[in-house]
Amino acid sequence: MGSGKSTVGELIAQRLGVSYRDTDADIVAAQGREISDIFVDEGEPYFRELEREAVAAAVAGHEGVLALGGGAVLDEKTRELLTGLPVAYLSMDVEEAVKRVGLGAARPLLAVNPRRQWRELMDARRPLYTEVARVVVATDDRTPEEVAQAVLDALELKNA
Ligand SMILES: Nc1ncnc2c1ncn2[C@@H]1O[C@H](COP(=O)(O)OP(=O)(O)OP(=O)(O)O)[C@@H](O)[C@H]1O
Ligand SMILES: O=C(O)C1=C[C@@H](O)[C@@H](O)[C@H](O)C1
Ligand SMILES: [Mg+2]
Repeated sequence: MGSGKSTVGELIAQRLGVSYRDTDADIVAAQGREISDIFVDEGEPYFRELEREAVAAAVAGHEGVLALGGGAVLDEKTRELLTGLPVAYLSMDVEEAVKRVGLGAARPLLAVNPRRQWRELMDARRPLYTEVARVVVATDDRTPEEVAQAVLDALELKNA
């Protein structure tokens, strides 16, 4: 959540000379409303179902860099789908998260007591991120360009 998937994903796609896609953006485009509105109007399980379908469609139909939503790995089928793919987990600590996104109310899962919520979410999710990831890249105190290069290095991919 705010670790730089979109920013870094676009940089990596540019460097590799491939296209970039983001399942959050796919869902917003298909639904014609913001993710926070989908959470409020329909609830999280409904959003997760949309997300599972969006990830499956993108994994099947896109060959470039794909950014997933921060909670996509909660779905077991999604985790299976990611097995064997060059997945990078961009990590950051809570202080970096505060600096980056302010943990504001636009993030529906962090609306109340955001620091604690963030820590609890990450404690629950970290094992899932590391399970699906081929590489883990810490983003704290690194520029997006440095993170992009670290991902390329870790995955042993070369600039175009
Ligand atoms: N390495 C970095 N250093 C400093 N700021 C960064 C870095 N990477 C991203 N940011 C900033 O942090 C914010 C969140 O980045 P971004 O939207 O790319 O994250 P995300 O992981 O795609 O978030 P989301 O979970 O909402 O999809 C943006 O304002 C972005 O400019
Ligand atoms: O971490 C999460 O659960 C989320 C992250 C965002 O990418 C969005 O997919 C949505 O706000 C939920
Ligand atoms: Mg994003």
